[in-house]
Amino acid sequence: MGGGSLKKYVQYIKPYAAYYFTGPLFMIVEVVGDIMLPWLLARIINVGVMNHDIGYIVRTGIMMVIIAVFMAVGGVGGAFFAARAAMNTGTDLRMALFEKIQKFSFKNIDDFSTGSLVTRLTNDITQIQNMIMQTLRTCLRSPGILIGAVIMAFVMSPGLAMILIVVIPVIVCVVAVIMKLAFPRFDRMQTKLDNLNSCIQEMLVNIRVIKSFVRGEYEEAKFDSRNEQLCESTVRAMRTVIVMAPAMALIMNMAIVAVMWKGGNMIIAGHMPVGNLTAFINYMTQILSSLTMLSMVFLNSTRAVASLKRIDEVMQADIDLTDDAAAMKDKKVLCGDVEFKNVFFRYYKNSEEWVLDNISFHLKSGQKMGIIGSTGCGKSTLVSLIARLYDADSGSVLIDGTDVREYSLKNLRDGVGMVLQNNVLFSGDIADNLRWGDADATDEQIRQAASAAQADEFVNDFADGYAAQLGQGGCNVSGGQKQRLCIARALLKKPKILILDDSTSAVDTATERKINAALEEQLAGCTTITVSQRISSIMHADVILVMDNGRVIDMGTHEQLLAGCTLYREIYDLQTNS
Ligand SMILES: Nc1ncnc2c1ncn2[C@@H]1O[C@H](COP(=O)(O)OP(=O)(O)OP(=O)(O)O)[C@@H](O)[C@H]1O
Repeated sequence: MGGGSLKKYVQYIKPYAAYYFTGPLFMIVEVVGDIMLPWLLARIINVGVMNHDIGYIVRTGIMMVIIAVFMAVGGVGGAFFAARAAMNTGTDLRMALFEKIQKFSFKNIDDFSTGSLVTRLTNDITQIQNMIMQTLRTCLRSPGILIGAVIMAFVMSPGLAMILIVVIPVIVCVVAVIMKLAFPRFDRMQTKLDNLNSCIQEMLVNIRVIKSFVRGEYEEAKFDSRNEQLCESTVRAMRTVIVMAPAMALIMNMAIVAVMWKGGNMIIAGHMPVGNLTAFINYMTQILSSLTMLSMVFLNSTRAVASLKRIDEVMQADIDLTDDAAAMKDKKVLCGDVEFKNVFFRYYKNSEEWVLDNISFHLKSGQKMGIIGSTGCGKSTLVSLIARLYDADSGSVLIDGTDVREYSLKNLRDGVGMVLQNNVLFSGDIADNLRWGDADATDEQIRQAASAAQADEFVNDFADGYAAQLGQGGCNVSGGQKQRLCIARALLKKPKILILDDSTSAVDTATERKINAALEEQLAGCTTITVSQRISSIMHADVILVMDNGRVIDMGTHEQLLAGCTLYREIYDLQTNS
């Protein structure tokens, strides 16, 4: 990550600049105290003890207690403001990341995988928050103590301080080597965490399928392997970190031994008072702890930089489906006229086969169209292009004569109601779920829409009716009930174009007929596109598209197709046993 790309993250710091300044300022109190205490101790020994001056010892002792109290206040204040700065910046950054992901196209989401996005939104942001907090607490304190202690060490004894000139560069080199080793290891650790999160997510979302196929053991083995991989990579990363503290302690302890030996000789020779050696050793310990703290900050920043890099990847991702270039952002879908002109589409841009191969048709406002064809022939893909869930690779999709790319995504999708094959509901009550279609819908409107979708009856069977709580993904209603609630939700939107993609597959034929009759009544003037494997679901449409292998092989009314389209005739014969 270059400096340029880091610059844009300053905006998440700016609103909390006061916390960023106040936190380290409080820590200065601690620095001053840390530097003063060993000096005062030296004074107690050199003046108070040597001269048997109890009064001096008590006065200096009281001063040391007062300094310690100030230090405690400074420490608490510093920690408080550092925490505020870190938490607020992290929260804003997480929000910005979430907003960016909300704008992602399906392809963008597929590129990152949901598990990885979850890790980036949670663990990676936490790493950055920890780094900010630690940095603010130590950015003035550790260098302050380091500089102050080195100066005081020279004041106490320039001769002994020469040992520091050798020791400090050695420590800096050790830290640099450890950091260089640690960075790629932390990067790999986060990737392993991604893999584990993806596995957990897939397993929890599909727990019912796993149980019904008795795949528990397989999933357990998969989880175990990824968990082990994460453990291994964490241990590898931590191994580099844990050598840091002992290595530093070893170097500094050797230095202290050298100081004791040289200092002892100096005291015996009468070149230095005893108190100065005590203070010098205190300052050496401070130098050790500030260097350890600084190196831990550097190490954690290595981890946070790896996380920031991963967050930046999401922030920088090109969203391949936007309405930035839309020329008619204010235009709304008013009539519901749908036209496909020589549309070609494929999911993988390097694949040779088209998923949609030269599709052309014109559906006038208010007409009903049915789409039928073998599984995987491209029916769902075709309808997803109408609401711009994907963009055509060539050719154009027109609504009311205007290319869908010229509408704002909001206006376009407001005009198109979709009941997808795998539509889901959300946790919350039934009424709230239906209000996704129209946030201002009255209870009566909700009931009417549910009634048209043949959902009113079973909703009223729940003890709480429309206030009944749905589980995550609508897990506590049956497949057919879920489909009917999804249709009601789409109806409340009062769309100009309604797409029903196999949305009554789990509903019995008699109920489906009632739904169709109610839709006829409620959606007069609305263009309807019904995708289905069942001829009975689409036979009354004004026009039926027969698809095979990404192409429209025939088009016409039920009677025309029965007479002229072999594939349609075959499906009809199979389904009616005639
Ligand atoms: N998100 C995706 N990424 C890659 N390929 C996809 C994706 N969705 C569908 N496909 C592929 O595109 C082709 C058309 O799929 P589509 O879902 O449009 O078929 P369909 O006719 O609606 O099938 P069905 O009747 O089974 O629902 C299939 O070969 C499918 O594997």
